[in-house]
Parts: sequence; structure tokens; C-alpha cells
Amino acid sequence: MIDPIVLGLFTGLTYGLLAVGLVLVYRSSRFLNFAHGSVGVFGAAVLSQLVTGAAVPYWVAFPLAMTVSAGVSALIEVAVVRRLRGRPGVTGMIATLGLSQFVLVLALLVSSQGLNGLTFPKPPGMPSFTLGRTPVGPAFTAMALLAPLLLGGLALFLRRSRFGLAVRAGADAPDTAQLNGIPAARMTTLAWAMAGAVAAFSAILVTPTQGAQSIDTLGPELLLRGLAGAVAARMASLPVAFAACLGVGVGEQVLLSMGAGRGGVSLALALFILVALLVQPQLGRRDGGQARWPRAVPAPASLAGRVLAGLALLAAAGAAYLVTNETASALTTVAGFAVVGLSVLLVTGLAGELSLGQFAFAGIGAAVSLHVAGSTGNFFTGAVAGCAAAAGAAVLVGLPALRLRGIALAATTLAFALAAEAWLLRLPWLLGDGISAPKPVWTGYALVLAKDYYLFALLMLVLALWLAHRLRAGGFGRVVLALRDNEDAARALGVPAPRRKLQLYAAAGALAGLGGVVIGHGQTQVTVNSFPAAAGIDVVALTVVGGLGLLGGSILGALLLVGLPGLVELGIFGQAALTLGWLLVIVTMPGGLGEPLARLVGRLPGRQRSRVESPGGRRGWRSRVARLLPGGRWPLDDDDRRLRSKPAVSPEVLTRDGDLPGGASAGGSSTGAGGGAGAVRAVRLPRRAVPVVVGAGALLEARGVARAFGGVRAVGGVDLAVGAGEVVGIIGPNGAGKTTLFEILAGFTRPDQGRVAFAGRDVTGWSPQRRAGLGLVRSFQDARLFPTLTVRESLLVAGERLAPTGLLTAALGGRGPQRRQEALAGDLVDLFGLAAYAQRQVGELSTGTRRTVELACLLALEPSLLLLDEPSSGVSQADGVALADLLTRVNQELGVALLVIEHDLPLLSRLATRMVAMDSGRVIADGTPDQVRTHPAVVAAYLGADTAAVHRSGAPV
Ligand SMILES: Nc1ncnc2c1ncn2[C@@H]1O[C@H](COP(=O)(O)OP(=O)(O)OP(=O)(O)O)[C@@H](O)[C@H]1O
Repeated sequence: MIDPIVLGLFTGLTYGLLAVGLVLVYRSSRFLNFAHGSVGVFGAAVLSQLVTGAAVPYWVAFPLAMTVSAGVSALIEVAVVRRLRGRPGVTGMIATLGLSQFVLVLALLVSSQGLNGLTFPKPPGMPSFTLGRTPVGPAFTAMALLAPLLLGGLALFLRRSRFGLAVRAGADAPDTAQLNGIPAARMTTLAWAMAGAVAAFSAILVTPTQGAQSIDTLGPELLLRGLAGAVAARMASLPVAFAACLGVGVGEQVLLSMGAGRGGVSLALALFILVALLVQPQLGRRDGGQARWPRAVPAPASLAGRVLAGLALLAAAGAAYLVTNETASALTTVAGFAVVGLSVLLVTGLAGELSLGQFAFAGIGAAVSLHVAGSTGNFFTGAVAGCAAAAGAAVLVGLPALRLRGIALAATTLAFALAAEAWLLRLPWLLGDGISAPKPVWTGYALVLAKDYYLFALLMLVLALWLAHRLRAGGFGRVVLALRDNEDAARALGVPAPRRKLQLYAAAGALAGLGGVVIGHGQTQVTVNSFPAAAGIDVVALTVVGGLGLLGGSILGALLLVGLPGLVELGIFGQAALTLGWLLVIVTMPGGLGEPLARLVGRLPGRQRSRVESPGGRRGWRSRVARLLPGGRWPLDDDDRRLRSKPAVSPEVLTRDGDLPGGASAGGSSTGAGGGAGAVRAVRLPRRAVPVVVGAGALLEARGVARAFGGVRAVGGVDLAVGAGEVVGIIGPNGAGKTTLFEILAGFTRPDQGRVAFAGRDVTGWSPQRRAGLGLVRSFQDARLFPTLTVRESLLVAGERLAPTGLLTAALGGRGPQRRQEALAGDLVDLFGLAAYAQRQVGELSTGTRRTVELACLLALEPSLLLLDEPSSGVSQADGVALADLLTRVNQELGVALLVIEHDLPLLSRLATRMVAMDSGRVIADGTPDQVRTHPAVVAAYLGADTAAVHRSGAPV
């Protein structure tokens, strides 16, 4: 046992360096650099060529190769990564996947025989000896001697040198570093260069120890080992990453010595990464949270687009009778990849997550389908079982991504893809050493000919397109988009986030499985080589190249990336050119190749007009608008006034004082809480989830709630009660713990101590969406909502609580929930005077309008209590006054209780009947606004610190 441990420590040193490089890059660019392993392999290829081809002495070639890798890595940062700043982290990761392939092809060009561990140059002058019964070669001793030296040098450089400090500062806080005169961009390049050099060091010393191994897998496999250590170190601590990799190295050698083989090691690594991710759910939370996504689902296809799509389908079917069987086989593979690509379209294009395991799911689908079809003799039973198995696997692999964001799904699916290739698919009950594929039988006719089978593949592609369209275009797709844009806001609106995400993974897995069925049954003998891990990367690439926002994108991408090399002998240069080409598409065309094509088609005549809610169509609503909103509509700030200069609503729809054209009268205004009951009935808002009985005790009650973050006690034992229909204000200086208290009340943060009860039920352990279902609904300080959704779509998402769109309803095209949501959204658009904005993306709106949209969304949930976090923030003073009036009316006419955090004291005084002041996580005063404002502790803690707030909305009332 001692031998593998020592050997493991040797290899672990090298993996540790790789992990250090990954962490460095992650800290400076906030995403996983999938090209990291390949850049190292490229350095190894350079060394191999220098030493064996140009007879350069090994120890001269070694630093040269490291320098070349450093240069390649720096070039990647400058030429690609920097250009992608501001785009979602997934885009950066996809670009580095492309780079990884490209750099590997370049490495093959440099060292044409590939990087065979058996012939790769070994470091001369290094002793070799036998440890127990294990021979320890010169590469191992070089690792043991040189890796600590390199690590020590790196640590000294980062900690002590001016450059090192600047690199760390630039990586941890680029904006602050820039303000302090540190050229953050240059420091990022330096971090990438150092990572590249370290990767080369690792690859040069690891390759001779790996035996014969294909260059295709060396990059990702090396990366996986480094990734395991990096993830264990929360992608943050260099020493922890290094130490964890020592453990990875030892574990690997121990498993190998026990005969686990490559498969066992891959499985163990995948499990290790999974557990490491699950125990640190905070990892990746900051990644690209504010990044701007392109709009994922385009406007409905024009008539010309539909005609063209029909003609393309006819041409594709007609091709079956014109091409050779060989070409038909290649086209079948294109169709199979396109179907798997549609699953990427759902996971990445719609949900914004990167999954590298879709092809492994395809492999599982194929294997199960082949077995079941073989044993039952029924192809369709096999296909259904294959899709179900792939869906199940996708759900299992996707489970950790429910708790995590950012890099989680990318890391677990990469690990899964490699483990599937090396272990899972090789199990005898899946593909084993290979199984023969029964051909489908269609009404007694076996599809043996490649041309016939191609037609069947085309049919499956059409089925997959139809399903993907259904899932994207309806309520289900909208909810997934909302989760992608802003998961917290979606949960606050009652969206069951985990269920919807798992359903999406299952649907995408089933589609991938269908692709696997198409590919699998099309071959005579199916082995693991039909479903390699690298294809998982190819299928992401082809979907992005074709266009993540377009259904036809995956077909276009599959034709280029799979069809072209399948039909034309490209050679290694051609392959390199093709990879470079798709890389350029990813970097320069965010919408993929399909986007300009779609735009072109969109310009053709016969464009279908998107459905716009007709505003003011129902007279009854006109009166309700006027009743709730004084002056007929929400006051607008300057941005919106400009937009309003071309109103979509005819001006007579909304008039002052509720006087309506045609003599309809809005009736009298509300007369406070007592008269409010009648008004509530008049304003036909949705039925309330919790019957509110005024005076029946506290609606919300928090007892002794406390929460600390590390050493900071954000909330330290707060008692708070809000009665039904009551309006309570919370004030306090910055950092007093107000938002954290809200997070606890709404279920976004678990309290360390204390209980929260709502409507007579203990909700302490409830999720935000469950609380929202009960009527406890919160708003957010930034009112960001869903930037790529339109106002109308956001309201439809808010309608999900009343009329949820399940996966099956969406897939079968059920319109019931959609109709109910549309009725509710239409009412709210009218009620809040949002008709002019209904089709505009929320991200384009000013803060004031976004707050109005947010309030409309919140009211769609039939709340009993609204938790409003600084509703006047970002709103002009005049609009702030109107906001207070509107909130008062929401309270009085709808009976909704309000708990409002607000820095604008006069505004709050106008609104609240009771006020609570907080400081340092505790309640320091509770009473009427006057009592609290004049309380000595409040004056000392709050007003003294921020007197400007007193006068913001004029004199206190
Ligand atoms: N997720 C977190 N991790 C670490 N510290 C946190 C976290 N959330 C809040 N804090 C800390 O807890 C304290 C209270 O923060 P909180 O945001 O609740 O205050 P606040 O009263 O809402 O302030 P503001 O008025 O500026 O929004 C602060 O010191 C803050 O830095």
C-alpha cells in the first residue's frame, strides 16, 4: 500500500499545480477554463517536438515549452476571454471548450504522432528506482523535486512581489484594483499566462506516466484531476487546492493498485467532485449573476419562415432518394446529433446552464433502447425505455445543480461524461464490449437500408423539434427563462424552482436519449466509441454555432460540425480550420450563424404579427384602473415619458378621476379600511389565498430570529409581529440587518435561531415559493425582475401560482393555464397602465416602471402580506409620493398588510401606522412613526447618521 501512496503523492503534486492554475484563472475571470488541460498538452507537444525533432536538450526545451504555453494562455485571455466580458459565464466556458479542441488539434500538428506516454521524452538526469515492487521513473522523481520548487516560487511571487499582489488584487476585486491604479486587465492576462506555464509543467511530467493515451482524452482527463482539487478548495484557496490534489493523486494510485482501472478512477473522481460541490452550495453564486443574456425565444416565425422550413424538410426527405447509402448514413448521424443538440438548446439556451453530459445521456438511451428492443422485439418499446432511462440519468446528474449555480452543472456533467465513457457505458448491461443493433420495423418493413433508416431519423428529428418548440414557446419555457434571469425573483413569485429545473433536465435528457436511439439503431455494432466524452463537447459547440436561440440552430450546427467532416475528408488542417471557424463564430456572433439567417427570413413578406394584448378592451377594467390609480396611471419618469410620446393606449382610455368616455363612471374613491372591503370586491383582483380577518391576531410573527454570517451578527434575536391589514415600516442605518430579516421572513435565508409563523402556521422551514403560496410575498431592493422577459411575460410568470404550467401540459400543448394567465396579465396590464410597455423587455425599463411591474406581479399572487424592500429606491421624489399613495390604496382597498423597509422617512411616515427601528441586528424602537422618529436611540443610531433622508420627500407628515 505504501508504494501507491508515494506514487500518488508524486502525481498529486502535478495535479496540484494544474489546480492552482485553474483557481488562478477562475479568480480572475469567474469561469472554468476548459482549455487549461489542453494548453498544458500543447506545451508537452512543443517539448516533444523540440527534444525529438530538433534535438534541443531536454532542460532547455522544458522552460521554452512552459513559456510557449504561457504565451498561448495569455493570448487566449486577450483574444477571446476579454472580448466575452459582460456576457454570461457559460459563454466563456463554451469558448474555452472550443479553444480546448483547437489547441489539441494544434498540439497534434506540432507533434504529429500524438502524445504517446510510452515514447514521450523523459527528464534526463533524474534517478529512477524501484519502490517496493513499483518502478519509479525519472518523470516521477522530477515531479517530486521540481513541483514543490515551482509551487514555492509561485507562492512567493504571489505573496511577496508587487506584481503578485497586483495579480491577487486584480483577481479578487478588479474594479477596486482599477480604481487604485492597478491595471486589472493586464494582471488578468498575467494570471492566465502563469496558469498556462504551470499547465505545461504538469502535462510534460504527467504524460510519460500515463502509458498510451489518446490526445483527445488527455486534455479533459488532466483537467478533471485539477478540477477535483480546485472544487474542493472552493475555487478560492491555492494551498487547499494543492493539498486536495495530493489526495486525488494518492486516491488514484491506490485505486489503480487495487485493479479499479481507468473507469474506477473516473467514477471516483466524478463522485468526489459531486460531493465537494454539494457541501459548499455557495460556490459559484457570484458567477455572472448580473450578466446580460440575449433574448432566448425569438418572435413567432413569419409565414415565409414556415414555408422555407417546410421546403427544407421536403428537400431533406427527397435527398433520401438521391444520395448513396453512405451519404444517407452520414446524414443520419447529423440528424442524431441535431436531436441531442436540441437538448442542449433547452439546458443551455433556455436554462442558461452548461451541460457536457448530453452525449453520455444519449449513450445511455441508445444502450437501454438496444437491449429492450432486442429482448422485446419491439423497437418502439425500446425507444421509449431508452428515452426514460436517459431522462432519469439526467435528473440524477442534475440534482446537485439545484443547490448550486454557475460552474456546478458544467463541472458535474464533465465528470459524468468522462466517467460514462470510461466506466458506466462499458458495464455489460449497457454497451459492454459492444452490442448489435436491431433495426426498427415499420408496419412489417424492417428499415435495414441506410436510406430508409435516414427517413426514420428525419421523422424523429421532426418529432424532437416539435417537442422542443412546445417546451420553449409556452408557459414552461417562460418559467425556465425567468429562473435563468433571476431565480430569487421567480421563487418569490411562487415558482417551484427545483421541480421545474428537474423537469427541464428530464425533458432534455429524454431528447438526448432520443438522439442516442437514432444514432444507436443506425449502426450495426454499437460500442462506447459511438458515444465518446468528447462528443459531449462537440454537441454543445454545434448548438452554439448554429444559434442557441433558434430551433433550427442545432440542425445548422450539426450539418457544419458533423456533416462536413463526415461527408468530406478534411485532414488535420481542415479539422483545425473548422475548429477555428466555429470558435470565431462563438466569439463574434452571440446569436450563432442562424441569427443573421433568421433575420433575413424575418424580412421576407408574410411576417406574422406577434400577439399584443389589446389595451382597454374591457370597459369594466377602465373604471378599475381609474379607481386604483389616481390620475388614471402611474406617474412616469423621463425615460418612460419619452416612450409614452407614442402611446399604444389611446389617450381616452385613462382619464382623470375615473371619468370614462361613453359616460361610464368609476364610482367613488375608497374610504379607508372600513369602506375598503367593498372596494376590494369591486377591484376584481384574484381571490385571496388566506382569508384575512382584521383584528384576529398577528398575521406574521417572528420570535427570536437570529442569523450570523461568519463573525457578523446580521440579525440578533428579533421579535416582530404584523397584524392583518396593518402597515409597518422598518427603518435603520445601512447594515442594521433589515434586508437579512426580510430574507428570513420570506424564506430565502434560514435563521440560526428563532421561529417564523404566518397565518397561524409555523413556516420557519418553508421555501420562499411555499410561503408565497400562502400569501407572504416579498419584493427586492433592485426590482431587477426578469431582464429578458417582456412585461407581459413577467406577469404571465406571476400568474403561474394560480395556473401552473406543468411539463406534460406544455409538451402536449395544453392551453388552459396559458389562457388563465393571459386573462390575469391582461387585467394587470390595464390596471397598472402598462399597456405601452407590455411587449418591452423588463431590462430596458427605468427603475420606476420596473417597480410598477414588480408590484403588479406581486399583486397577481393574491398576497395577504407584502414585504417591500426599499420600494422608493431609484424612484424620483414625485413618483415616491405617488408610490406611497398607491401602496396606501393597495392596503386600504385590497386589505393587504405591508411591511416596508424604507430609508425615506417622510414617505414611510405617510404610509405606515407603526414603525420599527433596527440597529446592529436588533430592534431598538417600536411604536407610532412619531414615537420612533423621536426615540433617543433612533436619533443616535439612524437620524444622526443620515439627516438627508428626513427631507427627501419633504416634511414628515
Ligand atoms: N450573505 C451575507 N454574507 C455575509 N454577510 C452578510 C450577508 N448578508 C448580509 N451580511 C452582513 O450582515 C449585515 C446586515 O446586512 P443587511 O443587508 O441585512 O443590512 P441592511 O440593514 O439591509 O442594510 P442596507 O440598508 O444597506 O440594505 C451587514 O454587515 C452585511 O454585511
